[in-house]
Amino acid sequence: MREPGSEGTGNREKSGSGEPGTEGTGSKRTGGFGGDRFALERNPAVETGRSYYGRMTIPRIVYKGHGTANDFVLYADPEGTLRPEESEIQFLCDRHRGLGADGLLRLVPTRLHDTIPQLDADEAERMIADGAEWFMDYYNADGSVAEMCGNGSRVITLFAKQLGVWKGEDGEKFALATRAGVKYLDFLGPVDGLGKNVFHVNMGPWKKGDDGHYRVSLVGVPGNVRGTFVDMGNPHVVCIVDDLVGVTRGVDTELPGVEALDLSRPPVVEPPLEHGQNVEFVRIESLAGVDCGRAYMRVNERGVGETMSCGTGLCATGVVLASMTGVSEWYIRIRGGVVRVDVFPDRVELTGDARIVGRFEFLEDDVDDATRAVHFA
Ligand SMILES: N[C@@H](CCC[C@H](N)C(=O)O)C(=O)O
Repeated sequence: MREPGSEGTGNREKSGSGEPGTEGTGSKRTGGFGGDRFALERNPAVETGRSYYGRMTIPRIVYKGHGTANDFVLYADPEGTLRPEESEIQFLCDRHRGLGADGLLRLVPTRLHDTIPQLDADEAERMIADGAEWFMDYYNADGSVAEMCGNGSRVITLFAKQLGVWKGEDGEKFALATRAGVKYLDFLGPVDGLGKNVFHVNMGPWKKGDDGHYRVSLVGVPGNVRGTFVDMGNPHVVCIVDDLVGVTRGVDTELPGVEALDLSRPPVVEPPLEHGQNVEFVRIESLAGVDCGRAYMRVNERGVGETMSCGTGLCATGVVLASMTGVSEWYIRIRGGVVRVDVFPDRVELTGDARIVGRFEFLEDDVDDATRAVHFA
């Protein structure tokens, strides 16, 4: 394993919401840590044993990355000793006291499932059997666990590529274990209009609830809009707010346009969903051809707030748009860029950019003070 951003090869060893009434759908082995001892010893982010701080479980060195500006703190934990606590996640993601991010991504071997919250051991073994040796342990900025993160899957795969645990050459796919099953990723490189480190992700099956079953409103804003539930492994309610081309059966809303919405507070969804939800607000902008549509989306994420992008939310939006229009290929603009979503009867595919932007070393005293501030504020 080598440090992200460093050159060199090194020898690598192989190592070993649902909602009632929904409809929808139902490898390769990669290299592991262990062979590249030089990089492993040199990189405190993956130092074995305890973390740098007596009472903390996060590493001293972490990385920052984003997928269309949905940003993450991330680190590798090859020995499963750096499982973050809720207050540590809140600290890392705090944009004022910490590093700042929408969420935390921990890359951990799937076989260490006893260090991974909310992952069933049998499910972990099934994913290993499917070739997914590495698990994306994702947390929202508030410290809550979520089942899946679409943008995070691209960012953590780029990280795995830079660490050298996956080569991504000759069409080799990366099998990434997640709480929502194995996701398979391909590295496409630069793609016009999408970015320079573009990944294609098979996001797997989707389930859609009854059209417009939910009423969604915003605190302090008169009116509401109809929303449709989509399960992408995590829960979404998709609201079509504008239809500039009149391809839908009509948009039932009293809200202002997508750009004017205040998404700083969680939308109110009626009837409420048991585990909460991410809410997407969408404008259909054009149908460039019979097979391709364009839309604009904003999102308020469960456990985070408004984000610049949400991969699972983009897939959920694609599912609703495809169902309303019959068009299955969508370029969807969000505040953080553009992604492509392809909807099939049995799966959704997401194509978009990923970046690792830096390496961050905490100063011990500052980390200690900052987490204490979060603890007792
Ligand atoms: N930003 C993510 C979704 C992260 C999880 C979500 N906030 C939840 O709680 O379900 C994405 O890119 O999919």
